[in-house]
Amino acid sequence: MSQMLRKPQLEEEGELVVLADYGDGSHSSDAKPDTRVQEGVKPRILLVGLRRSGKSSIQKVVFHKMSPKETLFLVSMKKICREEVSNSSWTGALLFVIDSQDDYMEALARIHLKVTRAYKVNSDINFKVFIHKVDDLANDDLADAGTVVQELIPQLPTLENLLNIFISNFGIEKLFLFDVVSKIYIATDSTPVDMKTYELCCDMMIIIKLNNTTVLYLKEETKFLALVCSLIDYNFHCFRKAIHGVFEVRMKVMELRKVQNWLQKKTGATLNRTPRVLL
Ligand SMILES: Nc1nc2c(ncn2[C@@H]2O[C@H](COP(=O)(O)OP(=O)(O)OP(=O)(O)O)[C@@H](O)[C@H]2O)c(=O)[nH]1
Repeated sequence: MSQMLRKPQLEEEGELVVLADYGDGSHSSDAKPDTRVQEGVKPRILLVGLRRSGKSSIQKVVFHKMSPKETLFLVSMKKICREEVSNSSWTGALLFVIDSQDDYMEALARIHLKVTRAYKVNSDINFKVFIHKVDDLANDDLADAGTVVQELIPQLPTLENLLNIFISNFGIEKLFLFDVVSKIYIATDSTPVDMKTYELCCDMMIIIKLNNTTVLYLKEETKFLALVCSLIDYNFHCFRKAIHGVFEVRMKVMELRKVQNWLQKKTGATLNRTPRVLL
């Protein structure tokens, strides 16, 4: 049973709940999750920061494809998206946003308070601090957001394994698994990530399907030059199937847990062995 904690004053602090999307292509939302699957599968991130620190900007750029330049014109949220700390035991990460152009002492005091409270409720929660408004670092923000989301994905080791197998078999230098909408990479192989390669991959714009077996990758090199290469789609097809498999298992496990919880509530008994369910 989680403990009830008093909420700080609205004027002092804003909070924004973000469901980090990956895998199913749908958009994120700052509202409460409306389906059981969303609740269980999507990592839930609570964005916290002082007024005007940049919470909405990060959410819009990372999860709603807004251009970083447009965030300069965002208006302050009238209605604050509130989330009692006592209900946040299922929040995966608490992400603090600090405005680099503002006095950070007040923000640090707030972080201290929040960490103490949240840790009491959920000791497994991940804490991250983003320094915002360091202009021209939009891609860094994306890469950093990627690492936050990755830490919340239980299938990460399996995905990394798949990527490692793929690059070693096909002599590929670096491989990222991207969320297409946000351009966050949710997994990569175990070779070190270098920002230039990441940015290059983000710029990979067009993939044209020629026929059932070949796809054409087009990469704009300069204003006038483009790198084009043709690849056998079959290998990617197998790889894609394996990745889908990883996420499907997770969905089924979540459904199974819901059924178990429901049964426990209904019968008042604890199941002392796992029911035999085909995954
Ligand atoms: N220099 C700079 N300013 C930014 C950037 N992003 C946002 N801003 C400015 O910061 C203001 C606040 O950004 P928001 O994202 O709305 O901040 P917030 O924390 O969601 O604000 P509240 O809703 O009031 O809590 C914006 O209106 C912009 O003027 C950025 O990348 N660089």
